[in-house]
Amino acid sequence: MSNVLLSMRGVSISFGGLAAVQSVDMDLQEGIVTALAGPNGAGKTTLFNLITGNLPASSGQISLRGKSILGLRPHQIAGMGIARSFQDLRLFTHMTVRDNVLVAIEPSSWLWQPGGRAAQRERMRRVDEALEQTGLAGMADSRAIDLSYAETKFLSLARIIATGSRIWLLDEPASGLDVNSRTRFISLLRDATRRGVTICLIEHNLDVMTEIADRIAFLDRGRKLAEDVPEKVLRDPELISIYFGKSR
Ligand SMILES: Nc1ncnc2c1ncn2[C@@H]1O[C@H](COP(=O)(O)OP(=O)(O)OP(=O)(O)O)[C@@H](O)[C@H]1O
Repeated sequence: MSNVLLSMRGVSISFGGLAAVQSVDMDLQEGIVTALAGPNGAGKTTLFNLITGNLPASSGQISLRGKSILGLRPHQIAGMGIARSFQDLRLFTHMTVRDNVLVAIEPSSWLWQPGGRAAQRERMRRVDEALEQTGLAGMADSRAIDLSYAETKFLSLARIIATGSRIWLLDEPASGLDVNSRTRFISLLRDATRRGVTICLIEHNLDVMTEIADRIAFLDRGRKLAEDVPEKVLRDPELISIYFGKSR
C-alpha cells in the first residue's frame, strides 16, 4: 500500500479572471518521484506556491500526513519538512558554497534548534554531509559565482538535502545538465527516495521525465488532465499534442 504524505483535494486559485489552478486533486506518495508536466502557464509553479504557502488557495484542501496545512505561513510549512528549490536557484553568488547551504537551513529547518554548540555542530555536520553527497565538498570554500552551471544545480540540491526535509519540491532541477551530470543528479534523487524522501518536480524535457519520474501529473490551463506512470502519460497522443501546442 502506498503511503500518502501530501494530499490535495479540489485546490484552486485564480488571478483576476485567470483560473491558474482549478480543482486539482493530487497525492504525493512516500518515496515516489512525481513529475508535474504540462505546457507553459499550465499552473505547475503555482501549484508549488500553493503547497508551500506562498499563495493562498481560494478553495480546496491541502494536508500533510492527514493534517491541514492550509493557511500556514511558508516558514511553518518549511518547518514541517517540505523543502523547495527554484528554477532561478536563488543562490547567494558572492557567498561560499558552504555558507549557501548553511543559510538554507538556519532560519527555517525543522532540524534547527536555536542556541547551543551541539545544535551548531549538528548543522555543520548536515552541511558537510550534503556537500559530500553532491560532490561539492572540495569546493566548500569557493564562492558560488565561481561554480560551473552544473555545480550550481548540485549546490541547489545540497541546500535541500541539508534541510533534512522529507518532501522535496524541485523546479526543473536537472534542466540544462550534460548527460554525465544528469545521470549523477538522477542517482542522487534515487538515493533520496530509497531513504523515503518524497519528490515532486517540474520538468519540461520528456526524456528526463521518463528517466526520473515514477508518476507524471499532467496539467493544462490549471487543470490536471491525467496522472499515471510515464509510459502511459507520454504515450497519450492527446496529451502530447497539448504539450506541443498542436491542439490549442
Ligand atoms: N502572481 C501571479 N499573478 C497573476 N498571474 C499569475 C501569477 N502567477 C502565475 N500567474 C499566471 O498563472 C498561470 C500559471 O502560471 P504558472 O507559472 O503556474 O505556470 P507553469 O506551468 O509553471 O508555467 P512554466 O512552465 O512556463 O513555468 C499563467 O498564466 C501565469 O501567467
